Order: sequence, then C-alpha cells, then structure tokens
Amino acid sequence: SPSHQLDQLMYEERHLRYISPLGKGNFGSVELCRYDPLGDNTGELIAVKKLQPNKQSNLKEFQKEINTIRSLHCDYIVKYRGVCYSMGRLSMSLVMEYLPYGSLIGYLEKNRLHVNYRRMLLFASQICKGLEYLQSMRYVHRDLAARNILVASDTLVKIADFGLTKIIPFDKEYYRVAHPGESPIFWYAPESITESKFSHKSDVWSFGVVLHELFSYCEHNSNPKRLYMQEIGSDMQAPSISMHLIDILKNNWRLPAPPHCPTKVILFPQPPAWFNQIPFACCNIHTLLSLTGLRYDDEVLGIRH
Ligand SMILES: CCS(=O)(=O)N1CC(CC#N)(n2cc(-c3nc(Nc4ccc(C(=O)OC(C)(C)C)cc4)nc4[nH]ccc34)cn2)C1
Repeated sequence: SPSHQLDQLMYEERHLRYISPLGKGNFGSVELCRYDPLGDNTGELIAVKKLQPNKQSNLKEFQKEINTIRSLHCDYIVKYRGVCYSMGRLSMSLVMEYLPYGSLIGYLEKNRLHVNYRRMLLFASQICKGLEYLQSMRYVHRDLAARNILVASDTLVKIADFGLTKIIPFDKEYYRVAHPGESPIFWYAPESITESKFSHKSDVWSFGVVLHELFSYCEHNSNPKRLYMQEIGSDMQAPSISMHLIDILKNNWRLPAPPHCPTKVILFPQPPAWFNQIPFACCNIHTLLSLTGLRYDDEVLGIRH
C-alpha cells in the first residue's frame, strides 16, 4: 500500500523510465515516469518536473519551489517524493506523487454528468483546507486556479504547482513582487493587479474564482478570463486589460453566478456575497468556509471529513 512506499528521497536517473507528458508551463514541464530499479516494470509511477533545458536561469527559483513543496505535509497538497540529479546535464528534477486523474479542469469536463453538488462542496472544502494549511505555514500560493488543482481520486483533490509560492515575511501581512511577469490577472485580487501585493487574502480571492470555475464545471465558455473579457470588451489589447479589469471590479461588477449553481451556495448568505469577492479578500479561510456555506452544507449534506 502507498503507506509502505519507501520514502525515496534520491532517485537515480538511470532507473527513470519516461512514459508520457502530463503538463507544461512557462519554465517547466511535468512527465509521467516509472521509477523501475528492478527493471521489471514493477516500479512506482511518479510525476517528474523538469526545467526547460534553455531556462537554466530559473534553477534558483526551481530550488525554492522544491524546498517549498518538500516542507508541505497535508492531505490536500500534492506530495513531494524526492529529487533526481542528472549529472550529465548538471540539472535536477523534482519527483512528486502521481495523481492519476489529472487536473480538475479535465476531470470536470470528462465527468461532468456524475459530479453533483455534494461532490463539488467536498472538493471546494478540500481546496479550502489545503489553503488553510498553506496559510498556517505563512505561504501565499499566488497561482490558485482550477488548472493547478489535481484530482487524486473521485473523492480527493489536491493543490499543486508551487512555482509562484512565497513566504510572507514575519513582520508583514503581504508579499510584494518586483515584476508581475506573465500573471494570471483574472484570478488576481485587485491589490495584486494594482500593487503586486500578495497575501492570504489575495489567495482567498483566487479561491473565490476557483469556486466559480468549480461550479461552472470548468466549462470553456464560463472561463473567468472569457467572462471578464466579454465585460471589458474582448478586442481590448494587453496593457489596458488590467486597467479595465480593475475598473469593473471597483464598480462592483462580479463574475455571474454559474448556470445551475445551487441556490443554497449562492443565496447563503445572499447572492452578491458569494461572487462579490471583496468580502473573500478581507476574511480568513474560516470566515470564508462559513460565508460560502461549505461547513453549513457539509453538516446538512452529512459530508464527513
Ligand atoms: C506550471 C508549470 S508545470 O509544468 O510545472 N506544471 C503544469 C502543472 C499544472 C498543475 N498542477 N502540472 C502538474 C501535473 C501533474 N499531473 C499529474 N497527473 C496527471 C494525470 C493525468 C493527466 C492527463 O490525463 O493529462 C492529459 C494531457 C489529459 C492526458 C495529467 C496529469 N500528477 C502530478 N503530480 C504532481 C504534478 C502532477 C500536470 N501538470 C504543473
């Protein structure tokens, strides 16, 4: 059983068998591999994150990401397994547990018909608890989005991808980044867009957007980016998009309630609060849990954790 999985921390490249690509990002990519020291295909399946070869400049960032994920021990966060040094290329890879069902987006698109309200709330409360754990460690994830939530089983999802995660300094409430880079502004809280400030509250804002994605079954035409762009004018060009986005947010425009979203989740406590992410951005996870009625629904629905 997985619990007897020997806690490998060092993986030898010569026993790594590449199987298929799992995901790709700006600087890295994740591959499905089998670690097969016996050479008889009985080895474990693992997810291996490598830096894009020509992006060695991000080695320092990559090492920070490895240190981050290595320090996290939570059922709702993807598990670190170890590292693999490939001396030839003087580079290293991050070895993580392989989550067989892939990203939440693909899972909901494929399994839309039998993922009901009850399971949505279970997934939402698990992401919430993963975020609560991150906050207890003074981490801000900074890239919370359905694309970065992985599905371990039909009843378990986990937060993944700690490439942008930062630790909030002990004497401050937020982390300010120097250069926003290619930022996913449609998941960003207003203060992250205008002042590059990231905090537990801005992660809670992004969690609000993830809830919208979740209750929209990650449907393509309910994608937050698409809905925001429709509102600000889809022919808007890059530099002024964030300015228009801030404008509509300041005028209290919010993502529309997803179609068929259960009234209890929207009406509890009242329509605007669920999608009016401002309260989300000024409350902590516990308040959010009660705000969105997750705990309330858990009891009502008898979802046991
Ligand atoms: C951002 C830079 S990034 O490159 O570092 N990168 C992208 C990232 C986004 C996030 N999160 N990512 C993580 C995984 C991942 N996937 C998995 N399992 C699966 C299982 C099945 C499938 C699948 O069916 O896929 C197809 C394409 C539909 C066939 C996909 C993934 N297990 C994992 N364990 C640890 C990580 C990890 C994939 N993409 C992080």
